[in-house]
Amino acid sequence: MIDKPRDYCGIFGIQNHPDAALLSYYGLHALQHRGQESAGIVTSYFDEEKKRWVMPAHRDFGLVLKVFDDQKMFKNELKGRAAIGHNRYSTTGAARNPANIQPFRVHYHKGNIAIGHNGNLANAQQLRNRFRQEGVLFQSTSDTELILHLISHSQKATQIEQVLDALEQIEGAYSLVMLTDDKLIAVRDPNGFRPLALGKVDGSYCIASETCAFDIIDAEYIRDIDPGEVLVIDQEAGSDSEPDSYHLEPEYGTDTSQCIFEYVYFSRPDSKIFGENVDKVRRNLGKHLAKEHPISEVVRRDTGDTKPIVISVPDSSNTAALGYVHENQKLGYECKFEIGLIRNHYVGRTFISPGQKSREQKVRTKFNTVKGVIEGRSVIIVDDSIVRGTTSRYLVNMIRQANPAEVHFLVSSPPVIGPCFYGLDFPDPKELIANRYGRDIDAMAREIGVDSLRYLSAKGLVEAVRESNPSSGGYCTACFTEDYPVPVNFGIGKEENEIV
Ligand SMILES: O=P(O)(O)OC[C@H]1O[C@H](OP(=O)(O)OP(=O)(O)O)[C@H](O)[C@@H]1O
Ligand SMILES: NC(=O)CC[C@H](N)C(=O)O
Ligand code: SF4
Ligand SMILES: [Mg+2]
Repeated sequence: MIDKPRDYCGIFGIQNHPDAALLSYYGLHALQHRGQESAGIVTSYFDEEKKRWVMPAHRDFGLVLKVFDDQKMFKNELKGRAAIGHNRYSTTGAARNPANIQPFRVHYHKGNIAIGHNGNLANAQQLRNRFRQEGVLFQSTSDTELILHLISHSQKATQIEQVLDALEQIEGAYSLVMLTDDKLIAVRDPNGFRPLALGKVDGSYCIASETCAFDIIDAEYIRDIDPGEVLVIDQEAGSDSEPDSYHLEPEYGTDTSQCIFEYVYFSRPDSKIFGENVDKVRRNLGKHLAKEHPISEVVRRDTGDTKPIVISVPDSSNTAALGYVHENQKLGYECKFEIGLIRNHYVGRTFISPGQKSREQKVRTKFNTVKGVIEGRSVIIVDDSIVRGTTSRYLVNMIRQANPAEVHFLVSSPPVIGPCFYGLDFPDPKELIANRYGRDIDAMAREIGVDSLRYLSAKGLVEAVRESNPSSGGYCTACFTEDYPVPVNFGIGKEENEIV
């Protein structure tokens, strides 16, 4: 059982660069927040001694720094001018199964091919059943492997046609980096669920889930990969020619559905995704929160000369809290942004915490209160999301021990009410606090232990995002609204196909 939504995977790719593996390593390091279960890099080059293309890989469980702790491997093992990399948070196929660590690489009749996937295929079960009947022996329990089987089973003549043929048969969410013997291929599904950007470093093209991976290697952001775009970057691209671009049509009746949760919580504020800076959008979420719930309507107690204080839950809600404070000040309501919670940065998002008691320990290990800041004040906590309510309940308990005059909790997104089928591993819907309390906000406030609990409305969320990102793309809001943009034919348990 998981206790909160798991982050998405992070993917990176680079073509025709002398330090392809090393730059992939830096890129993955910047994308660490998107996946912390395992990491891997695959490169491709023509081995003059063996007289054939080879595709070395290095993959293991753990964080990027640990998986690639021996820097010599970038020169000795992961040779070649093209590379792809992946940070995983599992959505289909067990996290503990080493066969599920990406990128996958296989050999088939057109050569070697490797793949890294961020997302989740909505028709994985049907595809798996089809291949099972055809006698395919699966190497992993991941949905991503199915794409490779579709490519190798394709009757099309060229490798690119085979890739396109395979992509036309998959549904759901997929941002992909693929490596063939001599090409890097970047793909974003026709609904554009997950972000994917194109950059350039030293004249070489690179691909990343978020642009923070470009900054770390001093690459220039060129543009996003469009929803439905298949970009084929060969070894000449960038100097003699431009990459070839193909287009996949969305499933009938579906529209662009970029994941709004990326702006709410997942992406780094220093990244640009879906064509706009995350910081700008997140700040605007805080502003809209202030418009819907100005501090004058939140605070109840008179604390004399001392202004109400607004504190964030570091680091993910810092930007939204700042937006909330600035908008209130603009509206003429007195309040102050304060650092009321200190975070220990050595506790990751994945701190394992089975059982209630140790969840409380986890929050205590991660946060501490600055008592002098909180005592006697009206405290407004701004967080980006409440899922199970674990973090908020324990945080409020800790804050109460510092004797505030009152505690209010504001959330810069609506209540999470449904699971995500597009690349994020949510708890069982029954475990979501909004569902446990019949979506009764007052009852949830009592459970969390606050004087009041307020959320940004679903309408306010979409408005805030559209206002700060004027591009025409649509958004998926399904976990907040249960309005699923692409039908999901799942019925597949995450660990259903495991052998042990
Ligand atoms: O209601 P809950 O089930 O507790 O989940 C919600 C919390 O989880 C996330 O933070 P998280 O601690 O996962 O990571 P962060 O440090 O990146 O904010 C989110 O920002 C909320 O604080
Ligand atoms: N979070 C993701 O993007 C997961 C990718 C893929 N479905 C896996 O489970 O490995
Ligand atoms: S259901 Fe939620 S987390 Fe999943 S893609 Fe849609 S908005 Fe994002
Ligand atoms: Mg948080």
